[in-house]
Amino acid sequence: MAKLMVAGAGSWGTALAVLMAEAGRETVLWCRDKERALQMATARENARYLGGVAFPEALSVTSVASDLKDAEGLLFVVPAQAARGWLERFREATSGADLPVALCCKGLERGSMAPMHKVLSETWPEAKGSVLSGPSFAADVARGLPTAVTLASEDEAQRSFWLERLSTPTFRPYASDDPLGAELGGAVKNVLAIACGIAVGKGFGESAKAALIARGFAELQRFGLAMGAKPETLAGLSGLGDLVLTCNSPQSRNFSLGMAIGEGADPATYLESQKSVAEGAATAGPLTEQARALGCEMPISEGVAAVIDGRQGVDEAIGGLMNRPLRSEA
Ligand SMILES: NC(=O)c1ccc[n+]([C@@H]2O[C@H](COP(=O)([O-])OP(=O)(O)OC[C@H]3O[C@@H](n4cnc5c(N)ncnc54)[C@H](O)[C@@H]3O)[C@@H](O)[C@H]2O)c1
Ligand SMILES: O=P(O)(O)OC[C@H](O)CO
Repeated sequence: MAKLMVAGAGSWGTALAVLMAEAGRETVLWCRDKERALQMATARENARYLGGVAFPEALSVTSVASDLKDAEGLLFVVPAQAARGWLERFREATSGADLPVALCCKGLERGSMAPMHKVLSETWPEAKGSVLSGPSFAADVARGLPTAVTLASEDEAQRSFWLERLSTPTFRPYASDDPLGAELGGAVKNVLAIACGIAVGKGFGESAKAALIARGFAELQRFGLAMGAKPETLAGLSGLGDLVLTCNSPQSRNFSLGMAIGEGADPATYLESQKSVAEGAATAGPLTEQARALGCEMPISEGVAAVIDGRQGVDEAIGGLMNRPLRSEA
């Protein structure tokens, strides 16, 4: 098998690169910063984002985008708001090759409101896009803990390509033909995890969190179906599965952001202080904008967007949710 490139040396890109290399696949981890790439290559670990996880022999590091020319596939793990520019760079570096690209980032683009596979088709139309999503904390995957995810593509050949390469004794991808549904689940759950974190930070208890997960899932389904996703995808690993994981653990950066806000932190100040990305913060705006355009009610996500953008305080947003007109649960 030829080598794979993993683009994006944050915690998830590094965990995926380690997973692939551990399984004996020749893997190159691309980092945008030359200095950091050199540090990782020397230290044989990514101390900044995934400290304590040793790089297997089959893992090399580069900061040169054109090294992608020698790879048979790309796992793209750059944060959603930076995806467009880097996808353009990789297309240029490969002269528009028809390469398999698995999108691993979870977010909607601000401005265009586009999911990542749309951004890929606009920036690199020749690429063969797939989506890798589902409940998976980088630290768990890097430690070899059992994980199951969704690998989605409309193209059977692409599903086979990635299933064959991604599956390891501890990492189990399930195939789906619904990349849109797989992507939307991952993007929306990040926003809902912020709401759950806020509830926990406010000390509201487990009942409130369960209510937010269930009503949040109703929002996720409503939005996904309005966008054209399949119901079974939304109820699967990349939808409900990832929602449950992310809404229940301070290991989640989105949940932790919510907790900090619930405890009184200013969202913008907290976000500036973090080296890691909490995608839900940037996705809340485009998500609710798109939902409004579709006539789709998403009150929890609307509340999160208003708090993140500073249009509402936490108590005002919570009051708004609790005082909505009584309605049927459906
Ligand atoms: N960490 C996880 O457990 C996990 C799991 C599944 C999916 N994801 C998704 O993977 C994506 C990447 O997240 P992560 O957790 O690896 O990141 P991270 O928070 O661990 O690190 C952020 C990374 O983004 C890079 N970055 C920041 N701004 C950038 C820019 N303008 N251009 C290019 N790179 C930039 C940083 O250098 C760093 O490598 C996100 O969409 C996230 O939702 C993460
Ligand atoms: O840390 P978070 O909130 O970005 O969540 C990480 C993964 O998406 C969980 O599946």
